[in-house]
Amino acid sequence: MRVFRSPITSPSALIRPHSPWIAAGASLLVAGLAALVRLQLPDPLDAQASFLIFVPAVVVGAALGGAGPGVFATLLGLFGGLALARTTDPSWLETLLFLIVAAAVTLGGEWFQRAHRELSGRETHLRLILNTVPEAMILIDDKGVMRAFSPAAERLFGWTADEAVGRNVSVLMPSPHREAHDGYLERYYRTGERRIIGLGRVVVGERRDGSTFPMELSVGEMRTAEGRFFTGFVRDLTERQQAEARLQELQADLVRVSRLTALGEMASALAHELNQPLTAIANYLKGSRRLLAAETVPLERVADAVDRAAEQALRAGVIIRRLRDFVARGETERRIEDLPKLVEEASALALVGAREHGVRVRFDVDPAADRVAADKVQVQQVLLNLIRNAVDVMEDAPVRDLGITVATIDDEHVRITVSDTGAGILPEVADQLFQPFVTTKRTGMGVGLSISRTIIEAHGGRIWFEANDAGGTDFHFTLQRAHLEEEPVDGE
Ligand code: HEM
Repeated sequence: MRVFRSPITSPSALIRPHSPWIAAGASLLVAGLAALVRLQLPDPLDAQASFLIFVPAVVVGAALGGAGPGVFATLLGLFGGLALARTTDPSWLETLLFLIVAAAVTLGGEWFQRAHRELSGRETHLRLILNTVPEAMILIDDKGVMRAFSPAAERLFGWTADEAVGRNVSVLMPSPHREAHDGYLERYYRTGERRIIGLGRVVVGERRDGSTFPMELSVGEMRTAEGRFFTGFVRDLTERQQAEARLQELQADLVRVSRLTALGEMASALAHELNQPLTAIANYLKGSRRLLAAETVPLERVADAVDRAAEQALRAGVIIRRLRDFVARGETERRIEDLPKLVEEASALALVGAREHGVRVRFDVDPAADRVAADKVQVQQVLLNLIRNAVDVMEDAPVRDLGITVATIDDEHVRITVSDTGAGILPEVADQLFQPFVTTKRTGMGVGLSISRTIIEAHGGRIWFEANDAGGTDFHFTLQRAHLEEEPVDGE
C-alpha cells in the first residue's frame, strides 16, 4: 500500500536520517575537500586550522548519520589534521578544541537523528492509519488550497494526490459552491461562526469526470506553526443513501396509501355530514313548492322555509370549509427551514444512481432565498419525487442535464425549479398530470405528482410545469419565505 503523502515540506527534510554508509561517505568527501583547501592555504598558517578545517566533515557525518558517522568523521579529522600539520609539533590546544567541538557536534547529531526517527516513526504510523481509514481525508490551508489528499480521496474523487495537491478544494464540488467556497472560508474568518466545522453536513461532491454524489463532510480546524489548516473527512453516502432511498420509497408508498385511505374516509364523512343539510334543504324547498301551489299563498311561511333552506346551505358551506381547512392543514408541521440546505439534502438523496444514468446536474441557488416556512420532510418528498421523475424521463435522452434552481420571486415567495432534457410531456396527459393515477411512466402508480400538489398547496404554494427550450420540462413550485423575526409556524 502506498503511504499517504503529505506534501507539507519541512525545513528538516534534507537532514532526515540517511544510512550510516552514505553519511560516512559524505563526511569523507567533505574531509577530502577540506584537506584540498588546507593544502592551498599559505604556509604561514602552519599547524593552525589543520584540525578545525575538518569540523564541517564532522557536522555532515553527525547530521546525516548520527553518532557512528560523527565518530568516523572525528577520526578522519584527527588523522587528517596530524598528517597535514606542517610542523613536527602540532598544536595540542587546537587538537583538544577540535575533539571537544567534534564530540559536541556528534552528540547533537545523534540526538537530532533519534528525535527525527521517533517523529517520522509516529508520522508513518499516522499516515498508515489514515491510509486504512475508509473515509477520504483532505487537508486544506487557509486559502482553501489542498495540501494533502489521501488514497481514499483519490479513489472517491478520481484525482491523484499529485494532481489534487496545489488546487483549490472547490474543484471537488459542483456549482454554486464551487464559486462560493472561498467566500465561505472568508465568512468564517470574519464571523467565527461555524456552519460545518464540528457539525458535519450532507453535501454534494463532484468527481473529476463531472459526476456528482452525496457525501457526508466533517471538517476540523488546526493551527500549527505553519498556519491554519482544515482537515476534511468525506464519507461517500451513495451506498448508505441507496439503502435509505429504498426505505424512503417504502415510506412514500405508505404515505400514498394512508393519504388515499384518509381521503376516502374523509370523502365518506363528508358525504354523511353533507347529507343532513342537503336533505333539509330539499325538504324545505319541496314544502315551499307545495305552499306556492296553494290558492292563497302563505307568504310568511314560504319566506320562513326559504330562510331555513338558506341556513342549511350555509351550514353545508361551513362543513365544506372545515373539511378544506383540514385537508390544507393535513399533518404538516411547518417550521422555519434553511432552503438551500433542504434542497441540497433532498437532491443528494434523489441523485443516488444518477451518475450511472449519465446525468449531469447543475445547481443554481439564489443565496437570498434562504428561509422558508415548510414541513421539511414533505417538501423534500416533493423534490425527491420531481428529481427522480426527471432522472427517469431522461433515461433514453441523448442529453441528460438536470437543473435544480432556487430563485426569489418577491418578498413573500421563492420558486424551486427542477428541469430536465427529456422528451417533454405529451399534450394528452398534460392537462391531468396532477390528477392521481395519471402517469407517463412505464412503472409507478402516478400518484407522486398529485401528492406533491397536495403538499405544496397545503403550504400555500403552487406547482406547475412548462416545456423548456431544451425540449424537456421545467417543474416549478413555490413556497412562502420566512422572515427572521417570525416564530416557527406549526401548521396554521
Ligand atoms: C467537496 C465538497 C464540499 C462542499 C460541497 C462544501 C460546501 C461548503 C459549504 C456549503 C460551506 C458553507 C456553509 C454555510 O456557510 O452555510 C462550507 C464551508 C466550509 N468548508 Fe466546505 N465544502 C466541501 C469540502 C470541504 C473540504 C474538503 C474542506 C476541508 C478540508 C472544507 C472546509 C470548509 C470550511 C473550513 C468552511 C468554513 C467553516 C464553516 O462554515 O464551518 N470544505 N463548505
